[in-house]
This record gives sequence, structure tokens and C-alpha cells, in this order.
Amino acid sequence: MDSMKAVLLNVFIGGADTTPGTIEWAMSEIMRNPEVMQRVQKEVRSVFRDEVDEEGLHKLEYLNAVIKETFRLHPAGPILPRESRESMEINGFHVPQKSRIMINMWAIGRDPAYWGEAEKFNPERFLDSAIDYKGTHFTFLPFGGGRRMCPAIQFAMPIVELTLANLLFHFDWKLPCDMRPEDLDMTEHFDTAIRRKEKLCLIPTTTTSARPSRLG
Ligand code: HEM
Repeated sequence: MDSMKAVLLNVFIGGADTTPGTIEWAMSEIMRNPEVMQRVQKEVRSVFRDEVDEEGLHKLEYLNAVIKETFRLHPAGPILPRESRESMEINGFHVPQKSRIMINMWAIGRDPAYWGEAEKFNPERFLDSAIDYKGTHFTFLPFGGGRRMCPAIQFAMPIVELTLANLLFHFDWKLPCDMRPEDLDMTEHFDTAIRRKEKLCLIPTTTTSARPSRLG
């Protein structure tokens, strides 16, 4: 019974903050980078005609790169906890058996040793790149890796893609009070996940350019 409770709690905690948090960070980064907004909206609006559907998602190469870049800078699971099964030596440090090891994916994602212009939101770095989120590229593990990696990738990714594609397809977006993109507050609040400290507040306007066939 206790392990059933633990599994259910894990699913609730694992699913609660991660997906909406990723969508919120992606929209924040897209708003801060108008050239990314222009490119991603152009892609979404050229792939879909009347509605966004799941079948077309695989064609959204640039949106996929935007999501990967969001994971790199704002990983929903910033710390991956592990325990060493045996004692070992890593980079000259002795790690005793059963040590608790915290892998800091947030820091690895911003490490200039692995990423050019590491602090810059640049989805283009993932275009024509073999790096994916399946747990084999150790500098990029948004869903973790190994036997404890997130069991919900196939479920979570379409939700993130569909939500963002819909937001970008149906609406144009503005920052409130004539705020400039570079003034958008990106302060982080660290909990089990890293969320925005201030909620993201945006103004949607409906657009006719997304639905040419209905107007035609
Ligand atoms: C964008 C969405 C999501 C991201 C980025 C994400 C990321 C992660 C990460 C980094 C881990 C730790 C993996 C490791 O230690 O190697 C994890 C574990 C887990 N996630 Fe997700 N997750 C997402 C969505 C979800 C959803 C929607 C659910 C459930 C409905 C879920 C359920 C779980 C569970 C149960 C675990 C624990 C697995 C275990 O300990 O064996 N996740 N997730």
C-alpha cells in the first residue's frame, strides 16, 4: 500500500509543475526574442491550415528546437539525484559507496565548456543536431537518464508541443504596458522545479493570418 501511495505521489509531483513550467518558460523566451517568435509562428502557420493537430507535430522542426533550447536553460528537473552503487574515483575525487550524488543539470545546461554563447537563447543550435532528450547525451538530460528517467516523455512532449503550437497559431502576443522584450523579468524561483518568480503576463490578440481558408 505504501509503495502504491509513493508511486501515485511520484506521478502527481512529476506531472504537476514540469509541463506547465516548460510551456511558461518557452513563451517567456519566445517573447524576449522577437526574431524567434517570427520564425516559429511562420513555421506553425505554414504547417497547419485550420487547426493544429497531432499528425503535423513532427513537421515543426523549429518549434522542437525552441523546446529543446527551453529545456537547456530552464530544465524542469534541474537536479537529478543518484546514489553510487560502489566506491569510485571521478576526476581525482574519491566517491564512497552509497554516496548521494546530485547532478546539476541547470549548471551543465549553462556551462560554456559545452555550449557556445551558453546564456543566449538560440534554438538554431539544435537544428541539424543529433542531440535529443532520450537520455544518451549527458550534457542534455531534460528527462533524466538511465532506469529512473522520466516515464512520461511520450505523453509530456505532445502536450508541450500541442499547447505551444496552438498558442502560436491562433494568437499574436504582446507584452503588457508597452514593455520592451529585453525588460521581461526572467528571475527564477528554485523549488523542486525552477519556476518563474513572477507569473508571465501576456496579451493575446486573435489573428486572421493563421486561418486563410476560413476567410477565403
Ligand atoms: C515537460 C515535461 C516533463 C519533464 C521535463 C520531466 C522531467 C523529469 C525528470 C528530469 C525526471 C527525473 C529523471 C531522472 O532522475 O533520471 C522525471 C521523473 C519522473 N517523471 Fe517526469 N517530466 C515531465 C513530465 C512528466 C509527466 C506529465 C509525468 C506524469 C504524468 C511525469 C512523471 C514522472 C515520474 C513518475 C518520474 C519518476 C520516475 C522514477 O523515479 O522512476 N513526468 N521527470
